[in-house]
Formats: sequence, structure tokens, C-alpha cells
Amino acid sequence: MSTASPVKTTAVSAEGVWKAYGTGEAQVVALRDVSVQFASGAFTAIMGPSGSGKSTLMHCLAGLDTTDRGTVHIGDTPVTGLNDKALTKLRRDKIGFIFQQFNLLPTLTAEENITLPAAIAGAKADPDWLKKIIHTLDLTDRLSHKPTELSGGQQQRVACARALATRPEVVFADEPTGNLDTRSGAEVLRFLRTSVDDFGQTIVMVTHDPGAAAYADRVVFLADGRIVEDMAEPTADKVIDKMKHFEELVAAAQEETA
Ligand SMILES: Nc1ncnc2c1ncn2[C@@H]1O[C@H](COP(=O)(O)OP(=O)(O)OP(=O)(O)O)[C@@H](O)[C@H]1O
Repeated sequence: MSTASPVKTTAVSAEGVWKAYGTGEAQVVALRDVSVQFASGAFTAIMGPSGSGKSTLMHCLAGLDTTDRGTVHIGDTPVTGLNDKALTKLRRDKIGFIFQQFNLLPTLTAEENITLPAAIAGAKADPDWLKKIIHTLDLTDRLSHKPTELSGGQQQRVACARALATRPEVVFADEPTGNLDTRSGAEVLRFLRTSVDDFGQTIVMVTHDPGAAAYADRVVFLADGRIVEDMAEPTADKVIDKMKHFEELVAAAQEETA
């Protein structure tokens, strides 16, 4: 019997990714030669100033946007180069999304919002798994409610259940606490943490909030389209301190890639 700890596999990877918007004088380079791996069963936060490329990176990783150069993989599956049909299938089968604005369908109940993506994918979500996440999210008494009958925190918890219903290879969360008060935000973050620790999920979360980033195992900092820092075991204080020295990090990264 082997006593070696299990080798962490890579859930998502980007290799030499470049992305620009517009052309000529109006061109904005949003990502400059970004290479990064996200381990399976880990919670990673992506941080950086406004316009640093966080959303662009997440969209390229999730196959919502194309890269100009470089490659992206979800597990062993190359995202770059897939046609629209294959991309839709990849997103449906392997990726969960949580958005700042919840993005629930207003005419459906909480339960229907949670189970719809699996139904569209032609898969029936495992009932025991669904029961477990609905219970963990404290939504059992809210399943027949429509989104307008739920608080913001409850709506985001429904969005969390929806994202995890198919046990995707990775969940991308874009500012999931951006529209929530501190208490509701903490509930969502605690759930994301639990989903990693107890259920082995992989989470990649964009956030501006050092307190939210402190729930993660790792923080990747972007500035000016480059990765300028990779922090393990973040705390809010460590993150705030790093953000104070951002200009120096950007200047160093610019010099390195000049
Ligand atoms: N569709 C687009 N067309 C033109 N420029 C774009 C587009 N999307 C993003 N950009 C530009 O690319 C750069 C990176 O944008 P991105 O939205 O990825 O940054 P961000 O770090 O997510 O910012 P924020 O924190 O404000 O959401 C910015 O300069 C932005 O203006």
C-alpha cells in the first residue's frame, strides 16, 4: 500500500495566452503572455486593479472568449480551437459559473433554476448530491420560491447550487460577493470553501475584496495583463500589503517582459 499523498492534477491551465481588443491606435492588450495552472480540488482567487485583465482571463479560461495566441485546457481537453458547438458542450459538461448578478431565470423556481442546466445537458443530476448541496446551502425551505421572493444572499446560494449541480471540473465565480452584504457574502464564501474541502470541487474566483481572497488557498495577482504575484495561504492582511506595493510589481514585470 502506498503512503504517498495523492498527486494534484491540473483542472485548468493557460499557456502563453495573449488577448487584445481593437486594432491600431485603439488596441488594448488585455493579456500578455499569461501562463498559469489551477490545481484540482483547490480554491484560487484572481485579484488585480480595475482593467488588469481578470475578467478577460476568466473568460478565456472558460471558453467564453477566444485567445489571440497561446492555449487553454480544462483538464485534458483543449479549449482553444474548439468550434462553437464543442465549446457549448464543454461549458455545459465541465464548467459551473457563478456571477455577481446571480443570473437566475425569473420565471423559474429555485429548484428549477438549480436543476435546469443538468436537464439541458440531458443529464439527471445525482439526487443525493443535489440534496447534500441544497442542505449545505440551507435552501431546503426555499425550493419552491421564485428569485423575486428570495433575498440577494439566497439567490446567490441558489446560483451556487446550480453551478455545482453537475459536479463540474471547475467552477468560475466572477465577483460572487460583489452584490451582497458582508454576512450573506461570508455565507457564500464559506460554502465555496466547504465545496473544496469536503466535496473536492475546484474554484477559481475573481474578486476585489481581500477578505474574500483570504478564503482561497492561493491568490494570483494580475496587473497590466500580466501575472505579477502568486501567493499561497493568503490572509486579508497579506493581500492588502501586496496591493500597497502593486506599482513596484507592475514596473518589475514590465521590465522583465520588455
Ligand atoms: N470587449 C472589449 N472591448 C475592448 N476592450 C476591452 C473589452 N473587454 C475588456 N477590454 C479592456 O481590456 C482590459 C482588461 O479588461 P478586464 O475587464 O479583463 O479587466 P478587469 O481586471 O476584469 O477589470 P474590472 O476589475 O474593472 O472588472 C481593459 O483595459 C478593458 O478596457
